[in-house]
Amino acid sequence: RLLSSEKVSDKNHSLPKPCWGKDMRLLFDQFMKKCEDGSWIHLPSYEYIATQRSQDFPTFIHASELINKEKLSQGRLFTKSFEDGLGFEYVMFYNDAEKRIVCVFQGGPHLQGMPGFFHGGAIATMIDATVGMNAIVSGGIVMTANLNINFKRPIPLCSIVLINSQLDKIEGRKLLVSCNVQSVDEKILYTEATSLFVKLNPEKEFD
Ligand SMILES: CCCCCC/C=C\CCCCCCCC(=O)SCCNC(=O)CCNC(=O)[C@H](O)C(C)(C)COP(=O)(O)OP(=O)(O)OC[C@H]1O[C@@H](n2cnc3c(N)ncnc32)[C@H](O)[C@@H]1OP(=O)(O)O
Repeated sequence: RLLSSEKVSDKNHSLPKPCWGKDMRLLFDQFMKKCEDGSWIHLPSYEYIATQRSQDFPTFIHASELINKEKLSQGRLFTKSFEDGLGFEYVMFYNDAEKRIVCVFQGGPHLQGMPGFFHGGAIATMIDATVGMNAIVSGGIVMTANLNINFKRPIPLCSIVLINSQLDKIEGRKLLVSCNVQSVDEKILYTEATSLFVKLNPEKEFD
């Protein structure tokens, strides 16, 4: 259902923009070529999550009632809350047969942690977004229950990296997804992560 992707805002951020670097554009073109035979799917991404989708789950309706309606209407996907080129620029491609997602990520200068390098929280965010999307396309509405990250090398600010995520196992409501973050030439392994996502139980409400 998600792959057919109802349009939720006017701007699809997964299409080339002037702020994308040469490697980002090159990788986009390479993956778009792989999409031609249907083995890979280019995933769109929008600033706003379709609130109608939350009607599917009583859990979400209950949670929404806890938040001021006006504030809720201002809700925006965290990774899409920066001006073009300053924060998270990314595009994801999904391979259904292999149950994996490759995310091409270009982080901007506002994601700095240690001078000259990405903030660990920004890396964690992109990992969560990628493994999360892998879990969503496989399991529907899920939440991150656990995310384990090994930061092996610092990632230079403004670099373009590949986030390779793989669905490893589904056990009932639990989905285990792993991933690594590599340089574009695949010579440097920056980060490795494992995660657990749990499909929301429609019978349960948040308290
Ligand atoms: C409306 C949707 C539209 C979608 C559009 C998508 C667009 C963009 C998406 C981008 C992707 C973003 C991804 C980001 C996702 C997040 O960041 S989510 C935010 C952070 N996470 C949370 O806040 C979750 C908080 N936790 C919970 O709400 C609950 O704990 C839970 C829902 C995760 C699980 O609760 P519950 O349903 O009650 O299940 P349980 O009975 O507790 O557990 C079920 C089984 O899982 C095992 N388990 C649970 N947690 C853990 C853990 N931390 N570690 C290990 N195992 C865990 C638990 O033992 C149970 O196992 P068994 O069944 O007993 O084997």
